Amino acid sequence: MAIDLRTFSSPIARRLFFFFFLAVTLPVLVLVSITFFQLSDYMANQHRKELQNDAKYIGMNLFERLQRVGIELPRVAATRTPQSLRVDPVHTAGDDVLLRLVRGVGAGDPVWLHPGNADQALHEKLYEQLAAPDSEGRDRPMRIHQLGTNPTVLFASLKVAPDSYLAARVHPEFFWDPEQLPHDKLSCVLAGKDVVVFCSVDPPARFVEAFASARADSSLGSFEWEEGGATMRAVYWEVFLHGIGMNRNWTVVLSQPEQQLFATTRQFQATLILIVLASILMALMFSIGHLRRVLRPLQSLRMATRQVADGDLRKQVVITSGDEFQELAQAFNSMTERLAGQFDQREALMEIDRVILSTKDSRNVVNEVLVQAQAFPECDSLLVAMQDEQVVRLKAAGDGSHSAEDHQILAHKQYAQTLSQLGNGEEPLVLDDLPAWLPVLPGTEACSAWLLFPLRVSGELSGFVLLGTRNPANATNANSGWAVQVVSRLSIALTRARWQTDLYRQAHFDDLTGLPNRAALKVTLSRALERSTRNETRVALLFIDLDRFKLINDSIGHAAGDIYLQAVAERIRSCVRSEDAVSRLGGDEFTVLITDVLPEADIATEVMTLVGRLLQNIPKPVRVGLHELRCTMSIGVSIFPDDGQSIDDLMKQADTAMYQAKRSGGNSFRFYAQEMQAASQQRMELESDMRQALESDQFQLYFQPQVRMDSSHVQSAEVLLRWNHPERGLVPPGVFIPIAEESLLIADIDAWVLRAVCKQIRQWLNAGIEPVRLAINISAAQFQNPRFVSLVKLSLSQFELSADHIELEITEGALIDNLEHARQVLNELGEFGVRLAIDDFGTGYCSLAYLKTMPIDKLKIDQSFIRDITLSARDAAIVEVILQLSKQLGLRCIAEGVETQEELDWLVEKGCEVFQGYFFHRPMPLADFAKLLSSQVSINRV
Ligand SMILES: Nc1nc2c(ncn2[C@@H]2O[C@H](COP(=O)(O)O[C@H]3[C@@H](O)[C@H](n4cnc5c(=O)[nH]c(N)nc54)O[C@@H]3COP(=O)(O)O)[C@@H](O)[C@H]2O)c(=O)[nH]1
Repeated sequence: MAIDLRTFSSPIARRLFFFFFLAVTLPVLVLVSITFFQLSDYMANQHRKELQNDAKYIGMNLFERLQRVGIELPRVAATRTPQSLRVDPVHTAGDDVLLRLVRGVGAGDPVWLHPGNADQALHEKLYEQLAAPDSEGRDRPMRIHQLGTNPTVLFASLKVAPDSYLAARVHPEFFWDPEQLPHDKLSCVLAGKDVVVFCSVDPPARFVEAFASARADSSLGSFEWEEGGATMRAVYWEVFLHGIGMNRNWTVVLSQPEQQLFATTRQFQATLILIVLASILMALMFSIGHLRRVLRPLQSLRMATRQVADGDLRKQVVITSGDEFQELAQAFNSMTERLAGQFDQREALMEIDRVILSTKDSRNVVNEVLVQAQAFPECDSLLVAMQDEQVVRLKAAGDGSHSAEDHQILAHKQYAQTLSQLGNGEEPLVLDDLPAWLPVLPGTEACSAWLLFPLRVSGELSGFVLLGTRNPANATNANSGWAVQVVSRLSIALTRARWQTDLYRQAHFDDLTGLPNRAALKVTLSRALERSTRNETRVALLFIDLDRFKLINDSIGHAAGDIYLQAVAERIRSCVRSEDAVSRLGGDEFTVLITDVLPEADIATEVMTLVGRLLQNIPKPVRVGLHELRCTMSIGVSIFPDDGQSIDDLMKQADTAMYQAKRSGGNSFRFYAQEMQAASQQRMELESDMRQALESDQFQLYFQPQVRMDSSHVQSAEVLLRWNHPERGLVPPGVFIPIAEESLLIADIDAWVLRAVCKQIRQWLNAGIEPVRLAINISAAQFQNPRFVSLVKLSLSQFELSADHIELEITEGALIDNLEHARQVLNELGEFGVRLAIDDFGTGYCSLAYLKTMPIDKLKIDQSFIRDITLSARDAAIVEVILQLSKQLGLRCIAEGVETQEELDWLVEKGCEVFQGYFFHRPMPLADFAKLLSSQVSINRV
């Protein structure tokens, strides 16, 4: 089996391998090690014992032979005579013992019983030994004599008589039988420590030395010695020979090379090592094999998981191991399959979301839903029906999307019936049968369950979604899952589309009249200018503003004003051609855009024709409730490209021209002219300067006395503001007050006047001048100011004045703008003691009812009535009525603008008592008025 090292690139594989390998090899190693050492030891001991046994065996054999010699010698000595020995000197003791007997007969006269003289020298040496006493000093009957070196010639001797010995030469083989000696060992017999009796080969000197030094007291032992670099092991065994009458013990020594001695052990060790190596190799192979079996599926799963992580949810893992890995792979496959399904569905939902966000057309969303529905396995048929379009679209299983236009439009009746089925419920209805009204399309007939979802737009039931599925069990899945989300997305998209439509309508159309608004006009104008530039045509912009429309609002109320504006819008529309664009900019301002006027056409004539129609029709009365309302209008016209190049220029110029028409008295029109620009410019400059004026005290108070006829004294005065402009000089209020009112600066101006008046009164009081009551004009803007009452109170208290030092003049318009607020403000002021006068009385659309409910002190008859009092019976009648009215209501009355004696006489005759006008005094600066006050003897307060 080849070892694939790539296996070890896996950390798990490395870990598993390590533990597995360790688990297998460690016990083997331990076991083998123990066995190795124990068996080696055991075998070494065995070898040693074997050697010792060999030595013992040899020793025992030797002992037994010597014993036999010791038995035989006395027996021969007893049974044989020297003569018989002389005849037959050889005695053979059985097969094993061969004795050659000699007899020594007295010292110096040995008689050799052995024939022949071959060993004469040897015999002489023997005789010497026989004659010599025993080295141990004992007199033993039998002795062994060792003569010569190896091989030593041995004699056994027995003293049979004084100086008479029986000696027998022992045949070497009797002792050292080659058959019995081990061939593979060095076998020696040593007498004492260093006398070699016998050796199987010539013993090395080192062997004898080693034995001599190792020889211990014990009879059995071992030692080592070196021979030619090899270690030799040796054992010895001492044979006790004293017992058999010998003078010394012999020691049998057996020696063998260590390598030879332990050859079996080494062989065993090598086998063990081989076994260990084989086990390791097998462990290695089995581990790797097993690891590969484990890792291969793991690797497949890992790769598949990576691919899934990279987004490939279609990845399937094939593992056929039949174990848990196979189960895991199956679980993995079903998980990825489910995930892929869910992702498909999510993508489909996201795609729907994308379309929802990118399109304004709800039809696109419906189409996308029908396309994406194919991603949902439970969806075999999908139908979307919407109320606003009455368009039914179907998705049929298997063959894509079908437009209902291709098949069948759902009849209104069927549609309504289906909606009524849904009622107000939020939950879908589960239908078992194919709805009767559903057109049969490919796929629909196969469906066996249907889910009917309500489709709500801005909370209203506006359609439905019908989902068909072949498997009824799927209906539950769809109901709890994607279908609900799809329907809710559809609902959100449709709601959003409706909101956008509404928003667009709100942003581009005027709520009241339904006409395009300023933003829409700009778009239309921009396109018209582009076209005009391209085609070299011309464009006319008419700016229409109703004259004194505010009076309608102020007097009859905003509701009536709104109805009137709607009527005006309709009339303007009826006056223009279909290609002309009418817009309402806000309030009472309208525009008409005449586009694509060819160069050869007379644009001025075209404009004037239209203007003529407008001026003729718009002022016609409009009935609103009990009232007949009418307004003239002022029209300003600018022409592109003659007057301006941009939208803003054109609109500004038309506005300027309209303003000029209005200044000229209204009910007229003006074409824009360069000079108008200057006037408009001046107006803007004045507005800007006025802001400066407030901060740098350019305003001055003028005073116009109000006198009583009976006393002819100044009894009060109206405070009139003058603007001392650093460059323009004295600017009359008739010029700057309207601009201040338009820019809402008027509230600040009024506040300034109020404070300045109070300050002035305080100064007069401090100077000992008794002031008259001063009437202060309060604009509608100031009157609406929520802090107005506290401003009045604060101004008075700041200068420690009582409320009856001042009087506030308020126009009818300011009151009627918000009657409830007016009532509350006037009550608060009245309770505080401030007197209130209605300025310009008779000019507004006044119901007069407020006179009863509000704390009004004085009516100020407008000078426009006084001016023609002696000429116009109508004006005279109005003044008379006002005088009677005030009398009956217990209100004081003042006639303003009295310029002639005739006017004064007429008024006096009609019962008017207080007057203001040039006939008495013109408005005068502070110094003059102070002088006038000082000259008065007394001042009567009204
Ligand atoms: N909110 C404020 N409005 C103010 C203030 N000061 C003035 N005004 C308003 O400005 C309008 C013009 O005022 P003015 O030019 O001062 O004209 C006043 C009188 O001078 C004028 N008048 C008075 N007697 C006669 C006369 O016999 N003949 C004649 N031709 N004109 C006359 O009438 C104006 C006063 O009108 P009214 O206020 O309606 O009493 C004017 O509307 C002022 O209200 C201010 O501080 N705040």
